[in-house]
This record gives sequence, structure tokens and C-alpha cells, in this order.
Amino acid sequence: MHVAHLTLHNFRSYADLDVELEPGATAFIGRNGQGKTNLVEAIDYLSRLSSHRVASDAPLVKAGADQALIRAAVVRAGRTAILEVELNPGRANRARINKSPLPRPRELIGVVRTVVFAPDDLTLVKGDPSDRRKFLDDLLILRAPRLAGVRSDYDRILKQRNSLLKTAGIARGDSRETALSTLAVWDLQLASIGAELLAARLRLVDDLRPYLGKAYEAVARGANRDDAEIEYKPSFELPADPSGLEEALLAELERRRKDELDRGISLVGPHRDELVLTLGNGDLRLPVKGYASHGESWSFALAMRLASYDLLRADGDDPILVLDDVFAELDSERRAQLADLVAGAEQVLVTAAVAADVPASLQGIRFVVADGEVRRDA
Ligand SMILES: Nc1ncnc2c1ncn2[C@@H]1O[C@H](COP(=O)(O)OP(=O)(O)OP(=O)(O)O)[C@@H](O)[C@H]1O
Repeated sequence: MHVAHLTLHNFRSYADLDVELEPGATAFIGRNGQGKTNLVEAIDYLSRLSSHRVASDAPLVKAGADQALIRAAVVRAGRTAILEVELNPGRANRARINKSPLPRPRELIGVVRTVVFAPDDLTLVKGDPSDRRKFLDDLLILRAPRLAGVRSDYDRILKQRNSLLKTAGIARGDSRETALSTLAVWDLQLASIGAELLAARLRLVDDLRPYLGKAYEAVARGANRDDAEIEYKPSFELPADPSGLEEALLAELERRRKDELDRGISLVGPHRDELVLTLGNGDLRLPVKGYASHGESWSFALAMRLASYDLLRADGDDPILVLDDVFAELDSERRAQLADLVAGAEQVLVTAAVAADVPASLQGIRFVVADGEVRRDA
């Protein structure tokens, strides 16, 4: 798939922008702070309805405006669809496909699929477990957009259950009894939705594993495909039979009841799980976090993005690749390797402050981004 036309209105630094895009490689070049990332962020937002840079929509709306609009003509298997999203911070967003309003904006998720490489990707390796859970959930939702609903139901249940645990923990007598019986209802919901999310993540990690080994071998000098490993580490012992996940989660909630009441938070469930990344070196296998060198960590992060790209591609549709400011972070050998690996993508959008940082094979069509304008370089 590729984006053929992008229109922005009051998005980030852009009051109004219209750009025609083409398949293949496109580089957006401009000094710092000129709006290169803002532009690719808009395309990424259409794909996931969230930004790779901020957790809320407010910063995406141009300062002083109260609404932003992103519209893109997306070509998929020769057919063009016009996707549109209206961002209304503090109020409901709206989305349209070919001018028809969607009942819920989240139905837009996954219609266009992007994989973004950004300097922040190092947090996939060095950051908190929540960064890796988000990586998994974002990828899950792109592959199966229905799971966006499961994910948001889980967050809602968790929030309500946590607030009930706090109340029940300090309540006495009848009000404690009432709180505990309400808690039993939330337990059932957490176990049911949590098991669905957990099962989907476990399948995803299995699907991703072979692509990760291959990607790490491709980006790290002298590595082989068994070096990089990922393992999903749940917050409780998984049952031997995957169909028993919900029951096992529920039993664990009961077992940890006292702890949870004492601490006033939910201690079991997918929100407490970790994706463990390890690197093998001879007979030794060590966690990446805390042990790997800077170069190894970068290679691992790149490999996670490349593996996501390959997995989405294997699902049958070439996602749009965004390489946001990554070349400045890499030495020339690694730049060339990455460029080779992504050169066959249907559409690659690259941003860089200096054109010389972008490998020749990805120079493609070049736009200059300056003073709020995006101009095609002749
Ligand atoms: N909501 C907003 N309203 C107005 N301007 C904004 C908004 N959000 C960001 N900006 C401006 O956009 C600019 C940042 O643009 P962007 O992140 O795209 O830069 P860039 O060209 O990718 O730079 P770099 O090379 O440093 O990454 C900043 O000057 C910032 O002040």
C-alpha cells in the first residue's frame, strides 16, 4: 500500500498542507524543527489513531486551533480509498472512509498500516516493560484491529478494579462485604478480557520470533539467527492447556487477593507482563536490558521494527515504512544495511536533517521542508 496524497489542516505546525506522494522512496529533508516528523506522524496517526510521540491528541492540534484534520488517499492493491480523521481534543474524534462517517473512529485502525523507525526506538530495549507491552499491543491491533476494543475494555476494567481495590482495602464491615462482592464481578471481567489479550500476545510473540532472529542477523555484524530471542513472561504461571487461560487467571486473582487489597492495585494480568529480550553469545544468554552494548541495543531495536515489518508483509500487504530521523544515529555500514533491507518496500518515507545522511538508494523523490512548507526538490 502507499499514500498518494496527504492533506493536513491545523495538524501540529501545519495550518494547511497538501502533498502528492508516490510509491518507492521519498525523503523529507530540512533543518531541525521544520515539520518533517510532524508530516510522517500524521500518516502514522491514521494507521493506529495514536502517535508514536505523544500519548494524548492535544499536542497534535496546531496551537490556537481546536480541531485538526488528516486526510489521505491510500492506494491498496490498485484501489484508492480516502481516509479522514478529525481530531477534537476533549471531544469525540470522527473518522470517515470515502466521505462516509464511521460509527466509531477506531474502525479506521489498520486500513493503512505503518511501521515507524524512530530514535526513540531504543526505549523498546532500554525502557520499561510498559514500552514493550505497547510495542506488542500496537502490532497486535494493526494485525487484528478488533483487538483495539479488547485493549480498551481491558484498560477500563483495570482502572475500575483498581479503584475498587483501594476502597475495599480500607473499608470495614458491611461496606467491605459489598466491595468484595463487586470485586468478584470485576475479577470475572478482568479474567475474561485479560485472557483474550494474553492469548493474542502469546500468539504474536510466536509469530514474531523467527522474523526477529532473521532481522537481527541482518542488522548486527557477525550475528546469527539464533542470537536474538524474545520470550513472553506472564505475571502468573500459564496452564499447560491454552484453553485454560481464563480459569488460571481467575484462580491467580483469588490467590493474590490479600496482596491486592493491601496494595490497592491489580497485581495479575497482561498489564503486569514483560517481553524479555535476550542475546546469545556462545553458551551464554543474557538479557539485553542492562547487559547489551549500545550498538547491540540499537541493532535489537531495529530488528524488532524490521521483524514487525516482515510479519505484516507476510500477512499479505506491504505496510508503509517510515524511517524518522534514524540515519543520523547509525554508522555508514549500518545505514547501508538498513537501506538494503527496506529498499524493496512499496513506500518508504524518510526524514533527515541532512540529505547526505540518507543512503543513495533511499534518496528517491526529495522534498525540502522549511518554514512550514513542503516543496518538491526539482
Ligand atoms: N501543536 C503544535 N502547534 C504548533 N506547532 C507545533 C505543534 N506541535 C509541534 N509544533 C512545532 O513543530 C516543530 C517540530 O516539528 P518536527 O518535530 O516535525 O521537526 P523536525 O523537522 O522533524 O525536526 P528534527 O529534525 O529536529 O526532528 C517544532 O518547532 C514545534 O514547535
